Amino acid sequence: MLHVSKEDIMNQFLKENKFLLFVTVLFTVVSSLSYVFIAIVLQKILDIAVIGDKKGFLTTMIFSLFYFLFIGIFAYLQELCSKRFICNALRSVRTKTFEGIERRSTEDFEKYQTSEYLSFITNDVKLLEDNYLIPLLEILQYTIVFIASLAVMIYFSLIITVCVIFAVLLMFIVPGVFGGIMAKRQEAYSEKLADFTGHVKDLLSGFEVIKSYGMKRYALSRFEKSSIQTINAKYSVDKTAAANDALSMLLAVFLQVVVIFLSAYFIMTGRVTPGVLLGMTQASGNLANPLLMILGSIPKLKSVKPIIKRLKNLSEYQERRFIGKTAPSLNKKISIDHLKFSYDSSRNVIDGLSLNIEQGKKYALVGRSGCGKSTLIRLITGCYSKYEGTIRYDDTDLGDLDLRKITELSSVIHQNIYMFNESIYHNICLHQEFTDHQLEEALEASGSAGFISQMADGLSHIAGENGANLSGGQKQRIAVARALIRHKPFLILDEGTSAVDMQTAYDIETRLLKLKGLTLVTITHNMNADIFKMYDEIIYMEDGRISEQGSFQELMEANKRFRDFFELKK
Ligand SMILES: Nc1ncnc2c1ncn2[C@@H]1O[C@H](COP(=O)(O)OP(=O)(O)OP(=O)(O)O)[C@@H](O)[C@H]1O
Repeated sequence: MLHVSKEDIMNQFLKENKFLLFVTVLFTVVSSLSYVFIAIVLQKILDIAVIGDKKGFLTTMIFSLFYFLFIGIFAYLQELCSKRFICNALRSVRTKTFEGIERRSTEDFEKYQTSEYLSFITNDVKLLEDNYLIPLLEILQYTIVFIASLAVMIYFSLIITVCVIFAVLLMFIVPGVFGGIMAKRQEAYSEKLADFTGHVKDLLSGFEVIKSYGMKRYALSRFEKSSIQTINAKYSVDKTAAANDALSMLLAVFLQVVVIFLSAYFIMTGRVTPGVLLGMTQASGNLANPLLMILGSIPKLKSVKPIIKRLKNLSEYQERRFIGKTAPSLNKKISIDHLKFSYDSSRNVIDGLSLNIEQGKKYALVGRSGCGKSTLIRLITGCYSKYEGTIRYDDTDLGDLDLRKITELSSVIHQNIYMFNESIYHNICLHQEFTDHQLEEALEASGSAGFISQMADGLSHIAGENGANLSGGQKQRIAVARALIRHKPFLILDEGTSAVDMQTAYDIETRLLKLKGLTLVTITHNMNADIFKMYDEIIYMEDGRISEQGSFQELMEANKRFRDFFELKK
């Protein structure tokens, strides 16, 4: 039988939907019982017909009409409740899984690709419906039908029932044989589905590259390859299910044959009436078919166990680090001491770096591509927890801080800005309330006001999927406005002006550099002496360390590594 830990998401859901569960079970019981008792009605009709009782025949006919109406109504009510129950369960599992995914820390989020998350929320939840929820309700229904049919058969003839039970026992070997195999194959299928979603997402996202570089054949062959692998994995599950169903069906037919021959023999010996044969055949069908369904469903329940486990892990995710209660402050400085970090333990991307970022000062962080600038920023903002050395906000260690509060203190503007497929207004405000004055200020300071006023629909202009309706520069200016409107004291531009022209970059950075009290770190590849001169300090990074630090003038006069880098890049 299925063993699922008590805390799993399905059990939680069952607790939350007790009433609906009760009503579903109630209608299932009434509907199943009424269905089983058709056997007695059939037995009565045949026996009345055999003895030629016309009055009895008429009464039974009228009773049967009402009886069948009753069966129909309850079958409908049962279906209705079951469907509601499944819908509620799917909604609950989806929401809890999504909430869990949203709770993940950046480093844990990066363990899966977005396409895999997509697959968990869509494909896995569908598998849960088909292989757990529907079979679970079927098992409930068919167990009642099975027990009631057994009772009806005992009522007809104890001796035939005892013989039938031996045949029934044979049928129990089926789930044991197929359950384990199906579980493994179902998990493999789920993994292939996630892979397939990943390939499709990648190919659709790369639509423009595929078009302009004539990669249609490659795209089609990659799609086909993954599609075939997914279909093969599905077929592998289906093959086991087919063997399971065929063996169960064979045993069910054997069961009915046993019933018919035994009943016929007892009619000959005068122990039962012909009506009993009819009733017995009907009842044993209600015994065999439900058992068939139950035996077919148990392997399905087992097969979905790894998927339930994964959804449970996703939905119950709890951050293990950065769960301190202290809110960070930035009144003095962020101090970094002997920081070491590696993504894959093969090489330290940050290699013993020490740095002080003082409140209110403006820093330009420069260095060759891949020297670790973005990684450093991600470490400072609490994206990764597995580092050596210390990072302190004023006097508090990053590990003792409440991570959510760090995001309240700082904004990072990345090179690749994400735009929601909503209006520019919502992409700036992100569904928070700001006054018109705050909005205007942010639009001006970011240089967005100009291009927005030229758009026919202004702030209502829809950004498109990931900002497809906007230029790179427009997206960056919106991202700057998004950060500035929140007046956070610590702003990081991770190549946040790389998509705008020199003049606009100059304008945006000049505005930011003038903001008193704002601590600013700008990662830039833009070697502009006029802009560099406005920064308090240039931090020059090489191979995960800081090799030079000082004002632009100081570093140029020192005539060392930064100067070489600057002259070369210029
Ligand atoms: N998520 C990741 N997993 C594994 N390695 C990574 C990851 N992100 C970055 N790296 C590697 O770490 C090194 C530093 O990358 P990082 O992005 O910090 O450099 P950078 O100085 O910001 O580069 P650029 O100026 O090109 O943006 C690079 O060698 C990069 O390949």
